[in-house]
Amino acid sequence: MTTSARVYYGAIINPVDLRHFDALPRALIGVTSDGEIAWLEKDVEDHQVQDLLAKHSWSDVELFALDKWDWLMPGFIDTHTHACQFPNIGIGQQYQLLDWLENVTFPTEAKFADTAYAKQIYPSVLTRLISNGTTTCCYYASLHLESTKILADIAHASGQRAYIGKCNMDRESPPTYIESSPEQSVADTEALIKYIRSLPTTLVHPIITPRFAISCTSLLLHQLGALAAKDPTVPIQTHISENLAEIAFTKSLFKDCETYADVYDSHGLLKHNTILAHAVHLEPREIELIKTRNAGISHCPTSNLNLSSGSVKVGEMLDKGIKVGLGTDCSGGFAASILTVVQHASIMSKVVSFEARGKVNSTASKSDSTFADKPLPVATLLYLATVGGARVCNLQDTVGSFEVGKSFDALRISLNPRTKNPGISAYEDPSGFKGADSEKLLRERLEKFLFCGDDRNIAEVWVAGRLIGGQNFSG
Ligand SMILES: Nc1nc2[nH]cnc2c(=O)[nH]1
Ligand SMILES: [Zn+2]
Repeated sequence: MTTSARVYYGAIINPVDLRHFDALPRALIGVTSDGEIAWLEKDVEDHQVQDLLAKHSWSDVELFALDKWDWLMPGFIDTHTHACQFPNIGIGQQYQLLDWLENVTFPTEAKFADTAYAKQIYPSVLTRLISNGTTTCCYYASLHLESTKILADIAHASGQRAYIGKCNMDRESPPTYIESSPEQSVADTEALIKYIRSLPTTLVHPIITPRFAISCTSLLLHQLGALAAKDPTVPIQTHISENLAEIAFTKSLFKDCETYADVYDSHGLLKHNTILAHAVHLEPREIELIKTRNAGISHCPTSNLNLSSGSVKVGEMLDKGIKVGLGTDCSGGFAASILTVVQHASIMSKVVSFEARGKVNSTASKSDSTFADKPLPVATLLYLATVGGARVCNLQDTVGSFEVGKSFDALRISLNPRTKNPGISAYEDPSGFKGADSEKLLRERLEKFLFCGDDRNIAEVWVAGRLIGGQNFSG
């Protein structure tokens, strides 16, 4: 769907790299009717606006001036969540992973055998994620083909950018929630790929989704690897090395593989377009292998804390140049918002740094240019939530930041006191972003939003230039 071309004038936050983001108090951004960013001008005074529109031959285009409390920023990218687990968010947090799957999660997912249940649940999943500012999302669905097609239909109708996979699981699962054979599992996966590709969209894509090594026979993993080799444009998502009992069980099932990462690699499933959720307890040789294969990590700290899985040494991965993004991992994580994940990623990095302080070989004081064993800076958190996620999804040329030629997948954030969140009286600067310290104010407001903001502050959500959600969305 196209809208008319638009120009936005006001403050913009734009991630640059792991250590920097631009805070531009007075930017002018032109978005084509196809939702592509056509041009971006910085430091534009009010009296220059019309001249710049003329320079771009855009004088007739509708101009939207942002409120002094507002800014635009790229939409959030959730690299890992389970649409079929939203009904059990917030339940069973006394468990660790394997018991939690058995007692809480598998029984919930089994209900999606009924397509009426999928039609009841999935629309609210999309609405909730979009209102939290998630413009791109990687979804696990249940193992059921028909219900997963419904999720794809709903994602398509919502306008969100999405990767959708049905789980592959043919062993170590309850009798009521297991696939009958590897052949059936692969046939349903191929049918889903075909179905999603038949939808009239460039935004919704299929993704091969072996649940995790434990729930897949070697034969099934080989067949999924062959499918990925036959059609290399289809990405892969799975879980890796989340919990110590899970790792021990995996090694007992795949005795020929030295490590968890070897299991996926030896079945042709560890590639540049593989998304690996968690990666909590990776061995150094697994980290090297993941780097060599250029697979991406979905860092899910809310889930890792909630299911007592452990702390992730994200800084080490970033130092090695591994692609890292953020994931809500609902319902292992109890929050559907990437903002909560940002907050927990920050806290977790501080815990990692406390622990490192006590160790002789700590890298904490070695160099300012490394991330290992240090709290993640705000710029890094912003990057992980946007560009980092885009890289994990291999969408870095399309989304994640505002650059000419990329898609306008964007949020309008508002800290207007009208939103009633957060208590920001100290920030009620009547000059908005026009005062002398406007860049500093904008940087402070971003930090305030990342740590205290929620969906009340997300006024508008666009994907490919189309307004699809936010507090001001009535559609
Ligand atoms: N967090 C999480 N880990 C898993 N490992 C296998 N399945 C799951 C799941 O549903 N959630
Ligand atoms: Zn998960």
